[in-house]
Amino acid sequence: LPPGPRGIPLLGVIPFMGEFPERVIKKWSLEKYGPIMCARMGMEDGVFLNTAEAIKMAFCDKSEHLSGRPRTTIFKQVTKDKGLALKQYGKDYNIIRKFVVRTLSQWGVGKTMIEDQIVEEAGLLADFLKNKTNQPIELKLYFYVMTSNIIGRVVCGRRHDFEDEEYHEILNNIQKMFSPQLPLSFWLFPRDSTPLIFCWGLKHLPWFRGANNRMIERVKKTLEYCKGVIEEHKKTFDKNNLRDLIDALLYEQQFGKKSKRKVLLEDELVVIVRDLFTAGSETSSLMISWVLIMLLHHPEHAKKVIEEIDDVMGPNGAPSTKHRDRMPFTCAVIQETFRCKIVAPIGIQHYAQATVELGGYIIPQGTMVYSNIWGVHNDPVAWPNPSKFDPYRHISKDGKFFTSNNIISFSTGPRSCPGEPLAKMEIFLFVTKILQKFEVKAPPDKLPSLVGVNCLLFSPESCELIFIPM
Ligand code: HEM
Repeated sequence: LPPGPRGIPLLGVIPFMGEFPERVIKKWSLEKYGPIMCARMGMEDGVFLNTAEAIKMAFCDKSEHLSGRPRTTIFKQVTKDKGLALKQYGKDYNIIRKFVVRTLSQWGVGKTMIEDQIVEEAGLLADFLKNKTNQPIELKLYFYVMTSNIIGRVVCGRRHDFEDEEYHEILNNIQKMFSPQLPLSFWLFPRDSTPLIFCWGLKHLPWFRGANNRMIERVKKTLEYCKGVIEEHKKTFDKNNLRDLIDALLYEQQFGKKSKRKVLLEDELVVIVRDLFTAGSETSSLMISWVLIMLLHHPEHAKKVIEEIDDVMGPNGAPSTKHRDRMPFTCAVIQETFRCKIVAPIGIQHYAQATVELGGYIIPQGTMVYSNIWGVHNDPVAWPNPSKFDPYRHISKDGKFFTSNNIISFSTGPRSCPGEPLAKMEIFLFVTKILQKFEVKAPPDKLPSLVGVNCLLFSPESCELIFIPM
């Protein structure tokens, strides 16, 4: 096994990890154990990968064996090995993944069609915000409706009004599945075999029982919403006019190849839809919030972004991804925010489906493998003075924006995020539209905090902003 701390009996290192386990692990990795290290999590060992090279070696070169998902109690409750995000790696997974990636691209991810829809949605948000002029607005909620509307349009041809309270309730449910009620370290527990007190054991203690039951209830409600949407689609399904991802899946179920028909069943469909909503809405909306918050803290950078928007898009031009080439500073600000504010600091856990050699160590079958994305983005060798927010890191001497192998917000390998092109497009188009149309300010003495809240996702604390039309 790779080297690493053992912690204390039963609990391992969990009590020493605090609210930001990824930061503690990176510190241990730098000070003592190296890029591939092991830490005792409860009663089992978890392997942590702390540099881009180590993560690529594991998730790309050894992907055949290191692309599984763990069988934790929480994962089983949430997914029952259906859908995409938490499904075990293998033949069935590959069929579902290929279907989702192909269908997303047919419906326009990375292409113009979805871009039009994002621009339309951004316009609707701008109209909505105009009616709220000078009022402080809770930032996260409306961005969340906006990004979930994009997924809604692609998956089921649906959008909801920004103030649709029933829909807020559904989003609230999804959000709370990942809420700070359960600290990140709770999610890191490996498996049921972690004895008695952990996972199943904890579930029987009153506080955890309450939290666990609430989570199951939320999972059920979200699945019911997805089932409802699918049932509606069935009634109006026309094989000659496929409208969205659900229609495409219904088509495959009835007319697809036998191998696909066997896998793309009803209960898979419900969880695929749920996975796309859960994985694809909050992540992007949090990043949009973080970009605006970083700019509020750095008015000198905000000024430059606004100048670029004025020069390239003008006051009324529709934002377009084609503008990205001429807006290097805006792209650099977004990339620097991706580097500094990592919405999925340890990605989603992987699991060794077979014993495998990695960087001179043996990773036994059944080991949890974590990509420390925060650790990569804060590596002092790759990023000198990593805590400094500095967009100029991503701009070459001749003024061009460039990407970096040491930014892996979407992970890497066959299990990496299939929504990367969509997310990048949304963030660029929404941020530029908002800054084109509004001066964004914090209420007096209420500059949003940069500390953030860590659970499965790293989000800004609740905060309000004022949008003043230009
Ligand atoms: C800022 C936005 C986003 C970030 C930072 C992000 C990040 C990630 C990360 C780190 C993973 C785990 C990859 C791994 O296990 O190695 C992941 C998985 C996933 N993401 Fe995203 N994501 C974002 C947006 C989206 C969007 C817009 C969609 C919807 C199309 C999406 C759908 C998914 C799905 C379905 C998975 C599971 C993939 C699998 O297990 O095969 N994500 N994402």
